[in-house]
Parts: sequence; structure tokens; C-alpha cells
Amino acid sequence: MARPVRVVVLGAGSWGTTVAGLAARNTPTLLWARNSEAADEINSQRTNSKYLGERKLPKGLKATSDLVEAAREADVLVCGVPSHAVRATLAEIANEVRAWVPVLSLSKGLEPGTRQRPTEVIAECLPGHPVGLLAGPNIAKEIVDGMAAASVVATQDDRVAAALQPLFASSVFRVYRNTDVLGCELGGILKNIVAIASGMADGLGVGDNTRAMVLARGLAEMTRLGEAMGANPRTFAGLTGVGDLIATCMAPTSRNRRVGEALAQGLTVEEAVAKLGQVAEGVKTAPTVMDLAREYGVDMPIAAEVEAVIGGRQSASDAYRGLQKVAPGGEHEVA
Ligand SMILES: NC(=O)C1=CN([C@@H]2O[C@H](COP(=O)(O)OP(=O)(O)OC[C@H]3O[C@@H](n4cnc5c(N)ncnc54)[C@H](O)[C@@H]3O)[C@@H](O)[C@H]2O)C=CC1
Ligand SMILES: O=C(CO)COP(=O)(O)O
Repeated sequence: MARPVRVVVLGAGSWGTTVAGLAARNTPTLLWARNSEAADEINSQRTNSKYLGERKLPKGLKATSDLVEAAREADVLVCGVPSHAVRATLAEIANEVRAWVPVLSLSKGLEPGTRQRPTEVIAECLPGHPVGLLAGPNIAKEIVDGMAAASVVATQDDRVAAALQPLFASSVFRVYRNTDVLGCELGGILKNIVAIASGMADGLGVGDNTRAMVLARGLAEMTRLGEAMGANPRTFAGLTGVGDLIATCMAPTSRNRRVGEALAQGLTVEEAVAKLGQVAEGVKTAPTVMDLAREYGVDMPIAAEVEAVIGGRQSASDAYRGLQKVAPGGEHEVA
């Protein structure tokens, strides 16, 4: 009998731990935590209290703080560290991962400096490996609590996604497939910036109509940039686009949304991030997205206002006044 596929997840934050828990219900799974106390707690208590409180993780899930051991175990490697840490983490194990092991990214940010998406960074660090991502409207704590959700495995070769699908799926976690890696990845990255705008709006006490305007126009600018970069615009109407946008903009627990609320309350970005104590990818990614918008000649007024607030050049209420000044054009054309 063939031995089961071993999944290794790098990064024991809220999402890496959650995805490792999903896989552990289907197949042997090892989670790498950079902190040995976190690995010990997962092995002995079946909890990761820093990120997931007292929620119990599946019995089969094992953790280690030995990155090389983890890499050597992998039949499938899942990279769940924040986007700024992907390259440094993979550089340590570039010669340890067996050839052809597929690598899935969970990260929803662009690498500062290179402006690369996490799958591009992975492809550089681990050349020759099939690379894809798992993304969708997936607030970690809800999924650990067993609430129904859906996600997408995106790989260029649909056969790779089809092989990976069942490793993460359950009766309450539906895993779809998509071959538009660029569109799926950009959806998860760009929605974080709109979620900061949505949090700022809530912090300023706006109405439901305003919130809907931010979401709809935010989606329009996500789609515009995606299409200009070569993604399929239809992807943005799916789980990794509008789906993840709605979840992140509405969820009180979304870290990007909470940063936006804190900015509207007058905190600086440094104070807002420190108060959060977890990663909010939209903060570092907003300036990079604005670089891309300029390079591709795409109008992104919401992202521009968010980036100016993050850069300390204006307040959240200035940002909303700024958006009111943008002349509305044809709905499918411009800002
Ligand atoms: N939490 C969620 O609901 C979801 C998060 N994501 C994405 O998953 C990625 C990871 O996010 P979370 O697990 O939520 O973050 P988190 O803030 O909960 O945890 C981050 C993890 O990365 C580790 N880490 C931080 N800096 C590191 C470094 N320099 N080198 C190695 N490890 C480092 C931390 O020790 C921690 O284990 C992000 O890109 C996020 O956008 C995607 C979907 C859902
Ligand atoms: O990407 C997410 C949900 O799909 C999580 O969003 P936050 O990082 O804002 O919590």
C-alpha cells in the first residue's frame, strides 16, 4: 500500500496553524513554528493560544521548530509565513526540499522591494517545483471553529490542483480549483487594502451605503489592476476576489480592517500595528500596489488614499474627503 502524502506547513501563526489542522484531518501533517514553545504547546496541549486561544487542534497534528527536519519531511509544502518572510524562510531550506514537491502559498502580500507575489518568490527560491496557492474568504478562527467555508487551490497545471484539493477539503471546507494563479493571488493581496479603507470607514461611523460603495469601487480597482497585469477579470468575481473582499471588509476580527479602524481613531500606523500584534499585510503592501498602479497606468483612488494615510501624509477623514472629490466617470471605465 502506498504511504500517505505528508503535508508540511511553514508558519504557526493563525492561518498556518489552521491550514495544518485542515490537512491533519486527511493526512499526516507537520507544522513548523519558529518558536519552540509554540511547537511544544501544539504537541502537548493541542492549542496555539497566542493565535487561536483555547481552540483544540486535531490530534494528528504534529509541530516542530526544526525547519530543516520539516522541509525534508514534505511531500507537499505549504508556506504560511507573512509575505515579507517567505524568501528568508525558504532560503534556509532550498537544498532540503525534495525535487518536484509542490509548494502552496498562503501569504497575501507583495514582497517589499522586489514587488513580487509570494508564488514568484517561491519559484525563485525553489526552482522547478510546481507552485500555487490556497486562498479565499478564510478567516482563520471561524475555520478552526468548524464553520463552513470555501477556498481555491490555484495552480497553472490543473492536475496539480486536483491532486492537492482533497488534502485540505472536508465536509465543511470546500476546495475549488483555478488555473488563474495571478488573478487568485492578486485578489487576496489587493482586498487587504480595501479592507483597511473599510475599517477606516467604520471607524468614522459611516452608513451601510458608504460601506457598499467602498467595497464595489474597491473591487473595480482590484479588477482593473489585475486585468492590466494579465489576470482574468472573471477571477475577481469569485471566491478569491469579491468573496475574500466581503469577508475581510466585514469581519470584526480581520486584522486589516482593524488597522483601518484604529487609523480612523487617530492612532498612527505604528501604534495601530503594535496594538494588533499580528500581521496586517495591507500595511506593507499598499505602497507597493501604488507603484504597480503607476507602472501599469491604472487608476486606484481608494488604494491611493489608504497609502497616503499609512504614509502619515493625511488622516482617515481627509482620505474620505479626498475620495468625494474624485469625479465619477463611466462605471466600468474609470475611478
Ligand atoms: N489569519 C487569517 O485568517 C488568514 C491569513 N492569511 C495570510 O496568511 C499569512 C500568514 O498570516 P497569519 O498566520 O494570519 O499571521 P500571524 O500574524 O497570525 O502569524 C504569523 C506567523 O509567521 C511567523 N513569522 C513572522 N515573521 C516571521 C519571519 N520573519 N520569519 C519566519 N516566520 C515569521 C510568526 O512567528 C507567526 O507564526 C499572511 O500573509 C496572511 O495575509 C490568509 C488567509 C487567512
Ligand atoms: O485573508 C484573510 C481572510 O481571508 C484574513 O484577513 P486579515 O489578515 O485582515 O485578518
